Amino acid sequence: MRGMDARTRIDTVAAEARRLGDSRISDLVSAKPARSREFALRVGPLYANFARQRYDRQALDAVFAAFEAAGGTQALNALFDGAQVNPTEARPALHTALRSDLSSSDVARNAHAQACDARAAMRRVVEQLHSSGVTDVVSVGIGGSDLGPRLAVDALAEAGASPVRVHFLSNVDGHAAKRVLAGLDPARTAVLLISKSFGTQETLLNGRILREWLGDGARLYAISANVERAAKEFSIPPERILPMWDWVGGRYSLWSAVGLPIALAIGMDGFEQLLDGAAEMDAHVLRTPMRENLAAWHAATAIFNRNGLGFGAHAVLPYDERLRLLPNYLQQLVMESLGKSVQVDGSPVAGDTVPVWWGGAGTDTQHSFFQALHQGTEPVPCDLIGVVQPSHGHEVNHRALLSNLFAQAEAFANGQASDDPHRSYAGNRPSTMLLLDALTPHAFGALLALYEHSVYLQGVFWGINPFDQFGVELGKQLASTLLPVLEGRDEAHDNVTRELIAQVGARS
Ligand SMILES: O=P(O)(O)OC[C@H]1O[C@](O)(CO)[C@@H](O)[C@@H]1O
Repeated sequence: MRGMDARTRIDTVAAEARRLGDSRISDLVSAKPARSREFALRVGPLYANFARQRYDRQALDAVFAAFEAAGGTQALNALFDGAQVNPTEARPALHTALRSDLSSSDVARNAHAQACDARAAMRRVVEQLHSSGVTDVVSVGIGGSDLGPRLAVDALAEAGASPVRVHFLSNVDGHAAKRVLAGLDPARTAVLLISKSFGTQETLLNGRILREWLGDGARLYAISANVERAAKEFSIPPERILPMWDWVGGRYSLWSAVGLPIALAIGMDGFEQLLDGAAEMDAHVLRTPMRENLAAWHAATAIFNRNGLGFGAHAVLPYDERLRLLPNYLQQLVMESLGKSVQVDGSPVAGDTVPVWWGGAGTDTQHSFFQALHQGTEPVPCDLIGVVQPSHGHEVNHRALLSNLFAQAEAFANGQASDDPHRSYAGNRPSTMLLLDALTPHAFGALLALYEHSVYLQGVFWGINPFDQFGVELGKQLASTLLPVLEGRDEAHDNVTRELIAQVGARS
Protein backbone atom coordinates (compact mmCIF):
# COMPACT_ATOMS: atom_id res chain seq x y z
CA MET A 1 0.00 0.00 0.00
CA ARG A 2 2.78 2.47 0.95
CA GLY A 3 3.85 4.82 -1.77
CA MET A 4 0.63 4.24 -3.70
CA ASP A 5 0.26 7.02 -6.28
CA ALA A 6 -2.80 9.24 -6.59
CA ARG A 7 -4.13 7.27 -9.57
CA THR A 8 -4.06 4.04 -7.57
CA ARG A 9 -5.63 5.75 -4.56
CA ILE A 10 -8.49 7.03 -6.67
CA ASP A 11 -8.88 3.63 -8.37
CA THR A 12 -9.11 2.01 -4.94
CA VAL A 13 -11.96 4.30 -3.96
CA ALA A 14 -13.71 3.76 -7.29
CA ALA A 15 -13.38 -0.01 -6.88
CA GLU A 16 -15.03 0.17 -3.46
CA ALA A 17 -17.89 2.20 -4.88
CA ARG A 18 -18.30 -0.39 -7.66
CA ARG A 19 -18.31 -3.23 -5.11
CA LEU A 20 -21.13 -1.48 -3.26
CA GLY A 21 -22.94 -1.06 -6.57
CA ASP A 22 -26.52 0.03 -6.11
CA SER A 23 -26.50 -0.48 -2.33
CA ARG A 24 -29.01 1.82 -0.81
CA ILE A 25 -28.37 3.93 2.28
CA SER A 26 -31.57 2.65 3.83
CA ASP A 27 -30.41 -0.96 3.34
CA LEU A 28 -26.95 -0.23 4.74
CA VAL A 29 -28.62 1.27 7.81
CA SER A 30 -31.22 -1.46 8.31
CA ALA A 31 -28.70 -4.28 7.70
CA LYS A 32 -26.61 -3.02 10.61
CA PRO A 33 -28.65 -1.15 13.21
CA ALA A 34 -25.49 -0.31 15.17
CA ARG A 35 -24.32 1.72 12.16
CA SER A 36 -26.18 4.81 13.34
CA ARG A 37 -23.92 4.82 16.43
CA GLU A 38 -20.80 3.29 14.96
CA PHE A 39 -20.66 5.77 12.09
CA ALA A 40 -20.73 8.70 14.49
CA LEU A 41 -17.96 10.58 16.30
CA ARG A 42 -17.86 13.34 18.87
CA VAL A 43 -15.10 15.89 19.43
CA GLY A 44 -15.96 18.16 22.37
CA PRO A 45 -19.08 20.13 21.46
CA LEU A 46 -19.29 18.74 17.92
CA TYR A 47 -21.08 15.52 17.00
CA ALA A 48 -20.96 14.07 13.49
CA ASN A 49 -23.02 11.23 12.06
CA PHE A 50 -21.96 9.62 8.77
CA ALA A 51 -24.46 6.71 8.84
CA ARG A 52 -26.32 8.12 5.85
CA GLN A 53 -23.38 7.96 3.48
CA ARG A 54 -23.27 5.34 0.75
CA TYR A 55 -20.20 3.48 2.02
CA ASP A 56 -19.67 0.62 4.41
CA ARG A 57 -16.86 0.01 6.87
CA GLN A 58 -14.75 -1.81 4.29
CA ALA A 59 -14.94 1.12 1.86
CA LEU A 60 -14.09 3.59 4.58
CA ASP A 61 -11.14 1.53 5.71
CA ALA A 62 -9.91 1.45 2.11
CA VAL A 63 -10.02 5.26 1.97
CA PHE A 64 -8.24 5.53 5.33
CA ALA A 65 -5.58 3.11 4.08
CA ALA A 66 -5.21 5.27 0.96
CA PHE A 67 -4.77 8.35 3.18
CA GLU A 68 -2.02 6.51 5.01
CA ALA A 69 -0.48 5.42 1.72
CA ALA A 70 -0.46 9.07 0.68
CA GLY A 71 1.47 9.83 3.87
CA GLY A 72 -1.53 11.35 5.68
CA THR A 73 -0.15 11.04 9.22
CA GLN A 74 3.24 12.43 8.23
CA ALA A 75 1.50 15.19 6.32
CA LEU A 76 -0.43 16.20 9.44
CA ASN A 77 2.79 16.27 11.44
CA ALA A 78 4.43 18.31 8.69
CA LEU A 79 1.57 20.82 8.80
CA PHE A 80 1.75 21.30 12.56
CA ASP A 81 5.57 21.34 12.57
CA GLY A 82 5.75 24.13 10.03
CA ALA A 83 7.32 22.15 7.20
CA GLN A 84 6.95 23.63 3.70
CA VAL A 85 3.52 22.15 2.99
CA ASN A 86 3.03 24.95 0.45
CA PRO A 87 5.95 24.06 -1.84
CA THR A 88 4.93 26.21 -4.82
CA GLU A 89 5.32 29.28 -2.61
CA ALA A 90 8.05 27.71 -0.45
CA ARG A 91 6.13 28.31 2.78
CA PRO A 92 4.68 26.49 5.70
CA ALA A 93 0.97 26.90 6.50
CA LEU A 94 0.96 27.41 10.24
CA HIS A 95 -2.63 28.39 11.00
CA THR A 96 -2.58 25.75 13.74
CA ALA A 97 0.19 27.69 15.53
CA LEU A 98 -2.21 30.62 15.82
CA ARG A 99 -4.39 28.67 18.22
CA SER A 100 -2.49 25.68 19.54
CA ASP A 101 0.96 24.76 20.72
CA LEU A 102 1.03 21.14 19.70
CA SER A 103 4.35 20.97 17.92
CA SER A 104 7.76 21.21 19.52
CA SER A 105 9.48 22.22 16.27
CA ASP A 106 11.36 25.53 16.41
CA VAL A 107 9.42 26.89 13.46
CA ALA A 108 6.03 26.16 15.05
CA ARG A 109 7.11 27.43 18.47
CA ASN A 110 8.44 30.64 16.99
CA ALA A 111 5.20 31.12 15.02
CA HIS A 112 3.13 30.47 18.14
CA ALA A 113 5.14 33.03 20.10
CA GLN A 114 4.56 35.63 17.38
CA ALA A 115 0.86 34.78 17.39
CA CYS A 116 0.70 35.31 21.16
CA ASP A 117 2.39 38.71 20.85
CA ALA A 118 -0.06 39.70 18.12
CA ARG A 119 -2.93 38.59 20.35
CA ALA A 120 -1.68 40.84 23.13
CA ALA A 121 -1.63 43.72 20.64
CA MET A 122 -5.16 42.82 19.53
CA ARG A 123 -6.34 42.94 23.12
CA ARG A 124 -4.90 46.44 23.48
CA VAL A 125 -6.66 47.63 20.31
CA VAL A 126 -9.95 46.10 21.42
CA GLU A 127 -9.71 47.81 24.83
CA GLN A 128 -8.79 51.08 23.15
CA LEU A 129 -11.65 51.00 20.68
CA HIS A 130 -14.21 49.75 23.18
CA SER A 131 -13.51 52.69 25.44
CA SER A 132 -13.04 55.38 22.80
CA GLY A 133 -16.61 56.44 22.13
CA VAL A 134 -16.42 54.80 18.70
CA THR A 135 -19.81 53.27 17.88
CA ASP A 136 -19.06 51.59 14.55
CA VAL A 137 -16.14 49.80 12.94
CA VAL A 138 -15.85 49.15 9.23
CA SER A 139 -13.67 46.20 8.29
CA VAL A 140 -12.31 46.55 4.74
CA GLY A 141 -10.90 43.39 3.18
CA ILE A 142 -11.80 40.66 0.71
CA GLY A 143 -11.56 36.87 0.39
CA GLY A 144 -9.71 35.45 3.36
CA SER A 145 -9.39 38.94 4.81
CA ASP A 146 -13.17 39.20 4.94
CA LEU A 147 -15.14 35.95 4.75
CA GLY A 148 -14.00 34.37 8.03
CA PRO A 149 -14.42 37.49 10.18
CA ARG A 150 -17.70 38.31 8.46
CA LEU A 151 -19.06 34.80 9.13
CA ALA A 152 -17.85 34.75 12.73
CA VAL A 153 -19.32 38.16 13.54
CA ASP A 154 -22.63 37.24 11.92
CA ALA A 155 -22.68 33.93 13.79
CA LEU A 156 -21.49 34.96 17.23
CA ALA A 157 -22.19 38.64 17.88
CA GLU A 158 -25.17 39.31 20.13
CA ALA A 159 -26.90 42.58 19.33
CA GLY A 160 -25.93 45.28 21.82
CA ALA A 161 -23.36 43.13 23.63
CA SER A 162 -20.39 45.08 22.25
CA PRO A 163 -19.94 48.86 22.44
CA VAL A 164 -19.27 48.81 18.69
CA ARG A 165 -21.20 47.56 15.68
CA VAL A 166 -18.99 45.87 13.10
CA HIS A 167 -19.62 46.31 9.36
CA PHE A 168 -17.85 44.73 6.40
CA LEU A 169 -16.85 46.18 3.05
CA SER A 170 -15.32 43.91 0.42
CA ASN A 171 -16.67 44.41 -3.10
CA VAL A 172 -14.95 46.91 -5.40
CA ASP A 173 -18.45 47.85 -6.57
CA GLY A 174 -18.96 51.39 -5.25
CA HIS A 175 -22.52 50.50 -4.26
CA ALA A 176 -21.07 48.39 -1.49
CA ALA A 177 -19.22 51.39 -0.01
CA LYS A 178 -22.29 53.57 -0.48
CA ARG A 179 -24.45 51.10 1.42
CA VAL A 180 -22.02 50.50 4.25
CA LEU A 181 -21.39 54.20 4.85
CA ALA A 182 -25.03 55.24 4.76
CA GLY A 183 -26.04 56.09 8.30
CA LEU A 184 -22.50 55.99 9.75
CA ASP A 185 -20.90 59.01 11.38
CA PRO A 186 -17.21 59.39 10.41
CA ALA A 187 -16.46 61.03 13.75
CA ARG A 188 -17.59 57.91 15.63
CA THR A 189 -16.34 55.24 13.21
CA ALA A 190 -13.04 53.38 13.09
CA VAL A 191 -11.78 51.63 9.96
CA LEU A 192 -9.70 48.46 9.75
CA LEU A 193 -7.87 47.80 6.50
CA ILE A 194 -7.22 44.07 6.37
CA SER A 195 -5.00 42.71 3.63
CA LYS A 196 -2.23 40.17 3.91
CA SER A 197 -0.51 41.57 0.80
CA PHE A 198 -1.74 45.16 0.95
CA GLY A 199 -1.76 44.89 -2.83
CA THR A 200 -5.37 43.84 -3.37
CA GLN A 201 -7.19 46.21 -5.70
CA GLU A 202 -10.55 46.06 -3.94
CA THR A 203 -9.14 46.73 -0.50
CA LEU A 204 -6.87 49.55 -1.68
CA LEU A 205 -9.67 51.31 -3.55
CA ASN A 206 -12.20 50.91 -0.75
CA GLY A 207 -9.52 51.87 1.75
CA ARG A 208 -8.96 55.15 -0.09
CA ILE A 209 -12.70 55.89 -0.08
CA LEU A 210 -12.85 55.19 3.64
CA ARG A 211 -9.74 57.19 4.49
CA GLU A 212 -11.14 60.20 2.70
CA TRP A 213 -14.57 59.70 4.30
CA LEU A 214 -13.00 59.45 7.76
CA GLY A 215 -11.16 62.74 7.29
CA ASP A 216 -9.18 62.16 10.44
CA GLY A 217 -6.75 59.22 10.00
CA ALA A 218 -6.55 58.72 13.78
CA ARG A 219 -9.11 55.94 13.67
CA LEU A 220 -7.55 54.04 10.77
CA TYR A 221 -5.95 50.67 11.56
CA ALA A 222 -4.33 48.02 9.37
CA ILE A 223 -3.69 44.31 9.62
CA SER A 224 -1.11 43.13 7.11
CA ALA A 225 2.00 41.11 6.38
CA ASN A 226 3.16 44.12 4.33
CA VAL A 227 3.59 46.68 7.10
CA GLU A 228 5.69 49.02 4.93
CA ARG A 229 3.03 49.36 2.29
CA ALA A 230 0.28 49.95 4.87
CA ALA A 231 2.43 52.59 6.55
CA LYS A 232 3.49 54.25 3.31
CA GLU A 233 0.26 54.31 1.30
CA PHE A 234 -2.12 55.08 4.14
CA SER A 235 0.22 56.83 6.57
CA ILE A 236 -0.79 54.51 9.37
CA PRO A 237 1.66 54.60 12.30
CA PRO A 238 3.22 51.29 13.36
CA GLU A 239 1.27 51.11 16.64
CA ARG A 240 -1.94 50.91 14.62
CA ILE A 241 -0.72 48.13 12.32
CA LEU A 242 -1.16 44.55 13.52
CA PRO A 243 0.91 41.80 11.93
CA MET A 244 0.16 38.94 9.56
CA TRP A 245 2.77 36.57 8.20
CA ASP A 246 3.45 34.74 4.97
CA TRP A 247 3.16 31.47 6.91
CA VAL A 248 -0.60 31.93 7.26
CA GLY A 249 -2.78 31.54 4.17
CA GLY A 250 -5.45 34.22 3.71
CA ARG A 251 -8.33 31.76 3.90
CA TYR A 252 -6.82 30.26 7.07
CA SER A 253 -6.21 33.60 8.75
CA LEU A 254 -9.27 34.42 10.85
CA TRP A 255 -7.40 33.06 13.88
CA SER A 256 -4.76 35.80 13.55
CA ALA A 257 -5.12 39.57 13.91
CA VAL A 258 -7.28 39.30 10.78
CA GLY A 259 -9.87 38.24 13.36
CA LEU A 260 -9.79 41.70 14.99
CA PRO A 261 -13.38 42.43 13.80
CA ILE A 262 -14.44 39.26 15.62
CA ALA A 263 -12.69 40.32 18.81
CA LEU A 264 -14.32 43.74 18.56
CA ALA A 265 -17.74 42.17 18.16
CA ILE A 266 -17.56 39.38 20.76
CA GLY A 267 -14.74 40.57 23.01
CA MET A 268 -11.19 39.32 23.23
CA ASP A 269 -12.17 36.58 25.68
CA GLY A 270 -14.75 35.32 23.19
CA PHE A 271 -12.10 35.38 20.46
CA GLU A 272 -9.80 33.30 22.64
CA GLN A 273 -12.60 30.78 23.22
CA LEU A 274 -12.88 30.52 19.45
CA LEU A 275 -9.17 29.72 19.29
CA ASP A 276 -9.57 27.17 22.10
CA GLY A 277 -12.31 25.38 20.16
CA ALA A 278 -10.08 25.18 17.09
CA ALA A 279 -7.22 24.00 19.31
CA GLU A 280 -9.39 21.18 20.66
CA MET A 281 -10.04 20.04 17.09
CA ASP A 282 -6.33 20.41 16.24
CA ALA A 283 -5.34 18.13 19.11
CA HIS A 284 -7.94 15.55 18.11
CA VAL A 285 -6.95 15.57 14.43
CA LEU A 286 -3.21 15.42 15.10
CA ARG A 287 -3.34 12.66 17.71
CA THR A 288 -6.14 10.36 16.60
CA PRO A 289 -5.73 7.43 14.22
CA MET A 290 -7.58 7.81 10.91
CA ARG A 291 -10.35 5.39 11.89
CA GLU A 292 -11.47 7.59 14.79
CA ASN A 293 -10.34 10.88 13.36
CA LEU A 294 -13.23 13.22 12.57
CA ALA A 295 -11.34 15.18 9.90
CA ALA A 296 -10.30 11.91 8.23
CA TRP A 297 -13.93 10.73 8.20
CA HIS A 298 -15.08 14.02 6.75
CA ALA A 299 -12.35 13.99 4.10
CA ALA A 300 -12.91 10.30 3.29
CA THR A 301 -16.58 11.06 2.77
CA ALA A 302 -15.78 13.88 0.37
CA ILE A 303 -13.36 11.65 -1.54
CA PHE A 304 -15.79 8.74 -1.72
CA ASN A 305 -18.57 10.98 -3.03
CA ARG A 306 -16.29 12.61 -5.59
CA ASN A 307 -14.01 9.83 -6.82
CA GLY A 308 -16.17 6.83 -5.89
CA LEU A 309 -19.64 8.02 -6.81
CA GLY A 310 -18.65 10.82 -9.19
CA PHE A 311 -20.80 13.59 -7.69
CA GLY A 312 -19.85 17.05 -8.95
CA ALA A 313 -21.43 19.21 -6.26
CA HIS A 314 -21.57 19.40 -2.49
CA ALA A 315 -24.10 21.41 -0.49
CA VAL A 316 -23.60 23.01 2.92
CA LEU A 317 -26.93 23.35 4.66
CA PRO A 318 -26.77 24.98 8.08
CA TYR A 319 -30.06 24.83 9.96
CA ASP A 320 -29.24 27.92 11.95
CA GLU A 321 -29.76 31.46 10.75
CA ARG A 322 -26.54 32.51 12.45
CA LEU A 323 -24.56 30.18 10.17
CA ARG A 324 -26.09 31.51 6.95
CA LEU A 325 -22.69 32.76 5.74
CA LEU A 326 -20.98 29.42 6.32
CA PRO A 327 -21.44 28.32 2.68
CA ASN A 328 -19.78 31.55 1.44
CA TYR A 329 -16.85 31.05 3.78
CA LEU A 330 -16.47 27.37 2.89
CA GLN A 331 -16.60 28.13 -0.81
CA GLN A 332 -13.33 29.97 -0.48
CA LEU A 333 -11.78 27.57 2.01
CA VAL A 334 -12.60 24.49 -0.01
CA MET A 335 -12.65 25.65 -3.63
CA GLU A 336 -9.65 27.99 -3.49
CA SER A 337 -7.71 25.26 -1.69
CA LEU A 338 -8.75 22.23 -3.73
CA GLY A 339 -9.69 23.68 -7.12
CA LYS A 340 -6.52 22.39 -8.74
CA SER A 341 -5.76 20.33 -11.86
CA VAL A 342 -2.11 19.57 -11.22
CA GLN A 343 -0.32 17.72 -8.46
CA VAL A 344 2.46 19.20 -6.37
CA ASP A 345 5.06 18.00 -8.93
CA GLY A 346 3.21 19.74 -11.76
CA SER A 347 1.80 16.59 -13.34
CA PRO A 348 -1.93 16.42 -14.07
CA VAL A 349 -4.14 15.21 -11.24
CA ALA A 350 -5.19 11.60 -11.48
CA GLY A 351 -8.95 12.18 -11.28
CA ASP A 352 -11.52 14.74 -10.33
CA THR A 353 -10.69 17.09 -7.49
CA VAL A 354 -13.00 19.53 -5.76
CA PRO A 355 -16.70 19.53 -6.64
CA VAL A 356 -18.73 22.74 -6.59
CA TRP A 357 -19.49 23.75 -3.01
CA TRP A 358 -22.57 25.83 -2.44
CA GLY A 359 -25.52 26.00 -0.09
CA GLY A 360 -27.60 28.14 2.20
CA ALA A 361 -29.49 28.12 5.47
CA GLY A 362 -32.48 25.93 6.18
CA THR A 363 -35.36 26.20 6.35
CA ASP A 364 -35.28 29.05 3.76
CA THR A 365 -33.51 26.94 1.17
CA GLN A 366 -36.11 24.16 1.47
CA HIS A 367 -38.38 26.59 -0.34
CA SER A 368 -35.86 27.42 -3.05
CA PHE A 369 -33.44 24.75 -4.27
CA PHE A 370 -34.40 21.65 -2.25
CA GLN A 371 -36.67 20.52 -5.08
CA ALA A 372 -33.52 19.79 -7.10
CA LEU A 373 -31.85 18.11 -4.13
CA HIS A 374 -34.78 15.69 -3.80
CA GLN A 375 -35.75 15.07 -7.41
CA GLY A 376 -32.92 16.40 -9.60
CA THR A 377 -31.14 13.89 -11.82
CA GLU A 378 -27.84 13.98 -9.91
CA PRO A 379 -27.67 13.57 -6.13
CA VAL A 380 -25.88 16.39 -4.31
CA PRO A 381 -24.20 15.09 -1.15
CA CYS A 382 -24.54 17.54 1.70
CA ASP A 383 -23.45 18.52 5.17
CA LEU A 384 -26.51 19.23 7.29
CA ILE A 385 -25.58 21.31 10.31
CA GLY A 386 -27.76 21.85 13.38
CA VAL A 387 -27.40 23.45 16.79
CA VAL A 388 -28.97 21.68 19.75
CA GLN A 389 -29.43 24.58 22.16
CA PRO A 390 -30.60 27.86 20.67
CA SER A 391 -29.86 31.24 22.21
CA HIS A 392 -33.44 32.47 21.93
CA GLY A 393 -36.54 31.58 23.88
CA HIS A 394 -38.78 30.56 20.97
CA GLU A 395 -38.81 26.88 21.78
CA VAL A 396 -41.65 25.98 19.45
CA ASN A 397 -39.73 27.45 16.52
CA HIS A 398 -36.59 25.65 17.54
CA ARG A 399 -38.33 22.29 17.66
CA ALA A 400 -39.82 23.05 14.24
CA LEU A 401 -36.36 23.88 12.93
CA LEU A 402 -34.87 20.63 14.22
CA SER A 403 -37.81 18.60 12.94
CA ASN A 404 -37.17 20.03 9.49
CA LEU A 405 -33.47 19.30 9.72
CA PHE A 406 -33.98 15.66 10.68
CA ALA A 407 -36.86 15.24 8.22
CA GLN A 408 -34.75 16.41 5.28
CA ALA A 409 -31.94 14.03 6.17
CA GLU A 410 -34.44 11.17 6.32
CA ALA A 411 -36.04 12.16 3.02
CA PHE A 412 -32.66 12.44 1.27
CA ALA A 413 -31.67 8.97 2.46
CA ASN A 414 -34.89 6.99 2.30
CA GLY A 415 -36.92 8.74 -0.40
CA GLN A 416 -40.46 7.53 -0.94
CA ALA A 417 -41.91 5.37 -3.67
CA SER A 418 -45.09 6.36 -5.46
CA ASP A 419 -47.08 5.09 -8.43
CA ASP A 420 -47.04 8.65 -9.67
CA PRO A 421 -43.54 9.38 -11.00
CA HIS A 422 -44.01 13.09 -10.26
CA ARG A 423 -44.53 12.31 -6.61
CA SER A 424 -41.80 9.75 -6.29
CA TYR A 425 -38.54 10.39 -4.37
CA ALA A 426 -35.58 8.23 -5.35
CA GLY A 427 -33.76 8.84 -2.08
CA ASN A 428 -30.30 7.32 -1.61
CA ARG A 429 -28.87 10.84 -1.47
CA PRO A 430 -25.92 10.95 0.94
CA SER A 431 -25.73 13.39 3.82
CA THR A 432 -23.60 13.95 6.90
CA MET A 433 -25.21 15.37 10.02
CA LEU A 434 -23.13 17.75 12.14
CA LEU A 435 -24.61 18.85 15.46
CA LEU A 436 -23.15 21.52 17.70
CA ASP A 437 -24.23 21.49 21.35
CA ALA A 438 -24.63 25.27 21.15
CA LEU A 439 -23.25 27.97 18.89
CA THR A 440 -20.56 29.12 21.31
CA PRO A 441 -17.29 30.61 20.05
CA HIS A 442 -15.62 27.37 21.19
CA ALA A 443 -17.93 25.07 19.20
CA PHE A 444 -17.79 27.37 16.20
CA GLY A 445 -13.97 27.33 16.29
CA ALA A 446 -14.00 23.54 16.42
CA LEU A 447 -16.34 23.37 13.42
CA LEU A 448 -14.20 25.62 11.22
CA ALA A 449 -11.02 23.81 12.21
CA LEU A 450 -12.67 20.52 11.25
CA TYR A 451 -13.26 21.84 7.74
CA GLU A 452 -9.69 23.15 7.48
CA HIS A 453 -8.24 19.77 8.37
CA SER A 454 -10.64 17.91 6.12
CA VAL A 455 -9.56 20.14 3.23
CA TYR A 456 -5.91 19.47 4.01
CA LEU A 457 -6.38 15.70 4.04
CA GLN A 458 -8.30 15.82 0.75
CA GLY A 459 -5.38 17.77 -0.73
CA VAL A 460 -2.96 15.12 0.54
CA PHE A 461 -5.10 12.37 -0.99
CA TRP A 462 -5.17 14.08 -4.40
CA GLY A 463 -1.49 15.02 -4.19
CA ILE A 464 -2.23 18.71 -4.67
CA ASN A 465 -1.11 21.84 -2.85
CA PRO A 466 -4.12 23.23 -0.97
CA PHE A 467 -2.30 26.42 0.02
CA ASP A 468 -1.65 28.24 -3.25
CA GLN A 469 -4.22 29.98 -5.50
CA PHE A 470 -2.54 30.90 -8.76
CA GLY A 471 -5.86 30.40 -10.54
CA VAL A 472 -7.06 33.80 -9.35
CA GLU A 473 -4.16 35.73 -10.88
CA LEU A 474 -5.01 35.75 -14.60
CA GLY A 475 -8.30 37.58 -14.14
CA LYS A 476 -6.58 40.15 -11.91
CA GLN A 477 -3.86 40.74 -14.54
CA LEU A 478 -6.39 41.14 -17.35
CA ALA A 479 -8.46 43.54 -15.25
CA SER A 480 -5.40 45.71 -14.77
CA THR A 481 -4.80 45.82 -18.55
CA LEU A 482 -8.46 46.68 -19.19
CA LEU A 483 -8.57 49.58 -16.76
CA PRO A 484 -6.69 51.89 -19.18
CA VAL A 485 -9.01 50.70 -21.96
CA LEU A 486 -12.05 51.79 -19.94
CA GLU A 487 -10.32 55.11 -19.35
CA GLY A 488 -9.87 55.52 -23.13
CA ARG A 489 -6.08 55.29 -22.91
CA ASP A 490 -5.66 51.94 -24.65
CA GLU A 491 -7.33 49.50 -27.06
CA ALA A 492 -8.69 46.11 -26.00
CA HIS A 493 -6.88 43.24 -27.69
CA ASP A 494 -9.77 40.81 -27.63
CA ASN A 495 -12.51 41.43 -30.20
CA VAL A 496 -15.39 40.55 -27.96
CA THR A 497 -14.04 42.63 -25.10
CA ARG A 498 -13.62 45.55 -27.51
CA GLU A 499 -17.28 45.27 -28.49
CA LEU A 500 -18.40 45.07 -24.86
CA ILE A 501 -16.40 48.13 -23.91
CA ALA A 502 -17.82 49.98 -26.92
CA GLN A 503 -21.28 49.27 -25.47
CA VAL A 504 -20.22 50.82 -22.16
CA GLY A 505 -18.87 53.86 -24.00
CA ALA A 506 -22.08 54.27 -25.96
CA ARG A 507 -24.33 54.04 -22.93
CA SER A 508 -22.46 55.87 -20.20
O1 LIG B 1 -5.48 39.62 2.12
P1 LIG B 1 -5.20 40.02 0.71
O2 LIG B 1 -3.75 40.00 0.38
O3 LIG B 1 -5.83 41.36 0.41
O4 LIG B 1 -5.86 38.95 -0.24
C1 LIG B 1 -7.25 38.75 -0.27
C2 LIG B 1 -7.63 37.47 -0.95
O5 LIG B 1 -7.20 37.47 -2.29
C3 LIG B 1 -6.80 36.16 -2.68
O6 LIG B 1 -5.43 36.18 -2.86
C4 LIG B 1 -7.48 35.69 -3.93
O7 LIG B 1 -7.69 36.69 -4.84
C5 LIG B 1 -7.20 35.29 -1.51
O8 LIG B 1 -6.49 34.13 -1.43
C6 LIG B 1 -7.02 36.22 -0.38
O9 LIG B 1 -7.66 35.76 0.77
